[in-house]
Amino acid sequence: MRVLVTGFLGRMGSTSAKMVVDHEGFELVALVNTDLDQHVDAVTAWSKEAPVFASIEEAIEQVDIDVAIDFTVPAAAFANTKYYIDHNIHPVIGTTGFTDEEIDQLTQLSAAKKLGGLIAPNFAIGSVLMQIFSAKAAKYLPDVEITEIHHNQKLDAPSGTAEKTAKLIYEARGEHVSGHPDEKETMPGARGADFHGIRIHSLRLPGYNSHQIVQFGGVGEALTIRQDSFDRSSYMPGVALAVEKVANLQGLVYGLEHLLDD
Ligand SMILES: NC(=O)C1=CN([C@@H]2O[C@H](COP(=O)(O)OP(=O)(O)OC[C@H]3O[C@@H](n4cnc5c(N)ncnc54)[C@H](OP(=O)(O)O)[C@@H]3O)[C@@H](O)[C@H]2O)C=CC1
Ligand SMILES: O=C(O)C1=N[C@H](C(=O)O)C[C@H](O)C1
Repeated sequence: MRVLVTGFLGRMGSTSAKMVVDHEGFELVALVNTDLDQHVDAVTAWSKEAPVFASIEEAIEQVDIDVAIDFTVPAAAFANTKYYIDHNIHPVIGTTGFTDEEIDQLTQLSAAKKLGGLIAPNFAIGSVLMQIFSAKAAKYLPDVEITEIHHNQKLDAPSGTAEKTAKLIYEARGEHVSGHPDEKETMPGARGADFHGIRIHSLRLPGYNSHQIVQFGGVGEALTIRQDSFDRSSYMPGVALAVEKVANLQGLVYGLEHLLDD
């Protein structure tokens, strides 16, 4: 697999590029990041591993690429993914912040070409299991609230993972209001974001990495499902699995669970 990594100077991009270099059967063929001038030392070091480009357009024009791993910023996520698909490169996208409409559009585009692709808001296996278990629990315990904690450099809120978890819970249990039907916030935002009655609370603190707690309340009992990513290495088995399997898909899927065996 000839792999491009976009956002290679970032936290996830640099970890992914190292994984590609170390992984048997993967070849790191191109690296892309904006603002290369700001990071001269890192660019010089990475240039020994693969050619470095300031845009995906330049990379795709000059290098033969099978798969693009993208960890950039929400503002670039849609345009980048569309560009990979338009150029018949299998997208493996970890960047968060897609709207439902954007995912639909990219799904249709890739299906028309039968080009396999993946957008996964979280590549950690434990996180995918947390999402699946939460959807299952919500059928029996419909009162649920999500708290996600991230490092304070994160640009989007709520996290892509919290949004995906809420969607899976909603699909499983339907609409349901938690809390008192007449409750009022005396301070705006006190009850968090509201996705079909599922409250999402986003914490941004130094010292943390990525953590999510899904709390269910029942009659005289509570259930808590929690996942912690202490280190960005937690995402790499999932990213490697995606690079290995993405070409076998017939279109774009949303969520790593689509690549896991039942
Ligand atoms: N799916 C998953 O499992 C995970 C997803 N994420 C998501 O991945 C994304 C990146 O996170 P993280 O690595 O922490 O962020 P960073 O800010 O550390 O890295 C982003 C990198 O992308 C670069 N960049 C920005 N825009 C472009 C562009 N248009 N083309 C190429 N490069 C660009 C940035 O450069 P510069 O600094 O110069 O702007 C930076 O080097 C976020 O959306 C985050 O939510 C994070 C962890 C796990
Ligand atoms: O920005 C991060 O760090 C993370 N972002 C993803 C998200 O928005 O869910 C995945 C993980 O939570 C880490």
